[in-house]
Amino acid sequence: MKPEIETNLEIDTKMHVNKLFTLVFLKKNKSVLLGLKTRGLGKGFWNGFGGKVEKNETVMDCAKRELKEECNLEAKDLKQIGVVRYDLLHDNSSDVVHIFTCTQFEGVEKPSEEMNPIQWYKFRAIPFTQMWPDSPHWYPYMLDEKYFSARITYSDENTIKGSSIQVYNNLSNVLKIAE
Ligand SMILES: Nc1[nH]c(=O)nc2c1ncn2[C@H]1C[C@H](O)[C@@H](COP(=O)(O)OP(=O)(O)OP(=O)(O)O)O1
Repeated sequence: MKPEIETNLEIDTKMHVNKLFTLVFLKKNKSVLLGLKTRGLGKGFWNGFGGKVEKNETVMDCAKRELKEECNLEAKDLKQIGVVRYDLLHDNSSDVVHIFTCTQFEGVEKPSEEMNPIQWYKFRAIPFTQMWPDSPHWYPYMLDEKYFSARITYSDENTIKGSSIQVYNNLSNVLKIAE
């Protein structure tokens, strides 16, 4: 399937991938569960649940672990749907975030030290003004369950210099951007 290109990035930096993260989005009745991050990277922004992939852990294991730690829920049908690669020019490094969705989960949702409060948001009412500036670029694909890869270039912590999004019909091409 031919990828859809949203914007073309002229620069193709070969920056070293510095950190590997996960992000999980639970879905129910056209709503998604988000948490307000209380500390560290992305403090003060609403986001899905996730964190750094630890040594000897798969991205899937990390996704499950962080979900449990941050909102007390156990994922039953995690689906790897996308990858977002951030090229951080100000830091001369790249971060990669593996994106998962999930519709079957068990437990009682609870805020945590890192994500508080947590709240279900209708797909049409996502609080983009209180989120990472890149969120509106790729959330529509995630909400729509499209396999996608996104490459976002930040020239400083708050400024997006360019973005490119590609949509695929399976996961294998998505993962190439994370290599
Ligand atoms: N530009 C960006 N846009 C976005 O939507 N999410 C981002 C992002 N950059 C990083 N993230 C996500 C990835 C990850 O889920 C989270 C940051 O994770 P943390 O640094 O909080 O990791 P940990 O939970 O492992 O940290 P600690 O337990 O505080 O060491 O933010």
